[in-house]
Amino acid sequence: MSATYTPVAGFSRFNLAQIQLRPGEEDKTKNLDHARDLIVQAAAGGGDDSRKADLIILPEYFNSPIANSAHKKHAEEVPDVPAGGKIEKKDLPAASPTLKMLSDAAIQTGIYIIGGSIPERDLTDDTKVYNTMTVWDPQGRMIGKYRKMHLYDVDIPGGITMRESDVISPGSEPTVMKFPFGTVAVAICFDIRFQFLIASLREANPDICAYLLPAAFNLTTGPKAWEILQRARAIDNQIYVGMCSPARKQGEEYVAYGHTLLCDCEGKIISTPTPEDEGETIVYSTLDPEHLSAIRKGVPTLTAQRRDVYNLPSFK
Ligand SMILES: NC(=O)CC(=O)C(=O)O
Repeated sequence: MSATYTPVAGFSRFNLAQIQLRPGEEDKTKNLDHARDLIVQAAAGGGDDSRKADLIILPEYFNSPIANSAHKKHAEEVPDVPAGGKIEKKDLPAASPTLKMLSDAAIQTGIYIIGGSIPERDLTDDTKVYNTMTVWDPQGRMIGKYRKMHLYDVDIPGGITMRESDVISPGSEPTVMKFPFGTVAVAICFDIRFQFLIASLREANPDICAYLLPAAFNLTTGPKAWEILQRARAIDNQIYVGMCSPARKQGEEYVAYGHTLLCDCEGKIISTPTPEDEGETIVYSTLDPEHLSAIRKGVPTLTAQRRDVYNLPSFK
């Protein structure tokens, strides 16, 4: 007997390319030229049916070093995108080379791009910098912006100590992107650890099919939590989940874990580099609406919830 599927609104099969790019260096022009080359390469192929990618994602802080000491120097102006609106290429700030590169690359490849994250300069308060994602359509228009909401302030005995908030200010706008092939929630790195963020987005937007995050875990937390967090968020919310890391490079101030992956809506890892492949690589996946609908139908956890007895504050 063939299964009947309740389609997830607006979700059609699409191919994702996650670029596990080498970490940014001080020479921003070099970083941007290299990222653009990899975007062009990623656009050319991938997915299990060899169609070209429909969506590309880059890692956290891809245009500069992942170091508190570097963020202010490399911060660029990033305009706000009006709700449901777009910023045309001609209206992008002239002094923001990363935005120009992403816009050009989107036009050149004809593909949607989640432009990792970059340090953003606050125009009204020059003491403030944000960790900011931009999103691009194939016409080179900026269609989305998200500022990392949860900052990475940790002191792990025997492991890493870091205070991202010494330099970065937090954002406060959860963000969902409506692409022609599906609705995708976006966030950055540490945000993955906060289930209420994605759960509340999913509650308000039942058509979310995926949760995608530029990220850069480290050698303390990566082995413990990188994979399990993505699989947990996928199972909890019945969505595809993927984080895109910089490649691992020893000797950096912050050594990224690598291991970019995508897992499906039942927590199964469907694409990842080989275990030894922590270097620069492109990870391709295909996201399948029939599979997602079948999982939601087979194990209907979201409709079976007992919100009437949990005594939780409302998400609304
Ligand atoms: N770097 C981060 O923002 C998060 C991280 O490394 C972790 O959660 O672990």
